[in-house]
Amino acid sequence: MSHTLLTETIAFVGAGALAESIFAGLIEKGITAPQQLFAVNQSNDERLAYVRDTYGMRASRDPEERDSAIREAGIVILNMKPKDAAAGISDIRHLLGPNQLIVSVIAGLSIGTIHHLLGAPLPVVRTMPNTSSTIGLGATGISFSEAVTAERRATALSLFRAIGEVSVVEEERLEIVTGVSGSGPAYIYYFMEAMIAAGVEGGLSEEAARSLTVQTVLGAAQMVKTTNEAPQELRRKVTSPNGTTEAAIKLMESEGVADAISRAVLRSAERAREIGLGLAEQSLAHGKRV
Ligand SMILES: NC(=O)C1=CN([C@@H]2O[C@H](COP(=O)(O)OP(=O)(O)OC[C@H]3O[C@@H](n4cnc5c(N)ncnc54)[C@H](O)[C@@H]3O)[C@@H](O)[C@H]2O)C=CC1
Ligand SMILES: O=C(O)[C@@H]1CCC=N1
Repeated sequence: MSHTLLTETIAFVGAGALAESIFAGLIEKGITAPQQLFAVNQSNDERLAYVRDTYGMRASRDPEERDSAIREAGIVILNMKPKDAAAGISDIRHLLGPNQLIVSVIAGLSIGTIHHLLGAPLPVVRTMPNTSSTIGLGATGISFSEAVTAERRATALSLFRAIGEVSVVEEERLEIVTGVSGSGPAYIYYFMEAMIAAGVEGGLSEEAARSLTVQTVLGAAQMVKTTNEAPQELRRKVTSPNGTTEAAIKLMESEGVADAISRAVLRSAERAREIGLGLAEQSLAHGKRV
């Protein structure tokens, strides 16, 4: 699939795991030249050296360089942990203006709280991506503040579409997006860890257990996508009456696995809301009311 090339510069405020998933994906897809990208973090210079050496991006904590990179960026992506968001946004708000697109990936942080911290209702794109963006297979939920024009919405969509699939949702749905796809890769890894461990317990080599598990997860996801059949229907085709799969699924049902997965997704969403409320309270100590 061809993608729109982004011509503007992007400043990443926070250069951790999720930021890397995004900039690695953008560079890998050729959407931006590495020199269009700038990253800053809180204290880890080694990490910034890694970012420069690995991706050829600009990355620096030098205050002058940071300030001019953020001020001149067309898009500023906020990638701090929630606990660092209030201080981090207050710290850079004097560098931001209405012609920039401010993108947040921070779990729970509402557009209202961002506006409060900025002291002005600037154009804000609130997103919930996931780490699979690294290989262009991310899943991102996205919503926009009122000030984001149709043209800037298109810019934000092409940025995240370059690194995966995007669902535009109402802002209050971003918490459940967090529960499903933001945290989601970790649930699948957890499931895979357990499958590999069971394979090894049953006598397979680690390598064989890993390779069989990986291909099974990849194949199953691709089957749902390619055939467009409901997961229940695909599951039915694997499940012979009184056979092995039925025995396994019955055990999962009696252990309440589906219910636990559902509760886990909802718990993640609830945790995102808790984080958001904490941030809204914290923001009262920072920023001006808008
Ligand atoms: N890791 C994931 O799978 C996902 C994470 N998120 C969100 O992404 C955000 C970042 O998460 P991770 O990348 O996992 O965290 P991380 O801990 O790997 O990275 C956070 C980065 O923010 C930097 N930072 C902190 N305060 C700063 C400040 N004042 N100025 C500049 N940089 C500052 C840190 O130095 C670090 O580089 C979180 O808010 C999280 O909710 C969203 C979706 C998925
Ligand atoms: O665990 C977290 O809080 C972040 C948000 C979604 C994925 N990781």
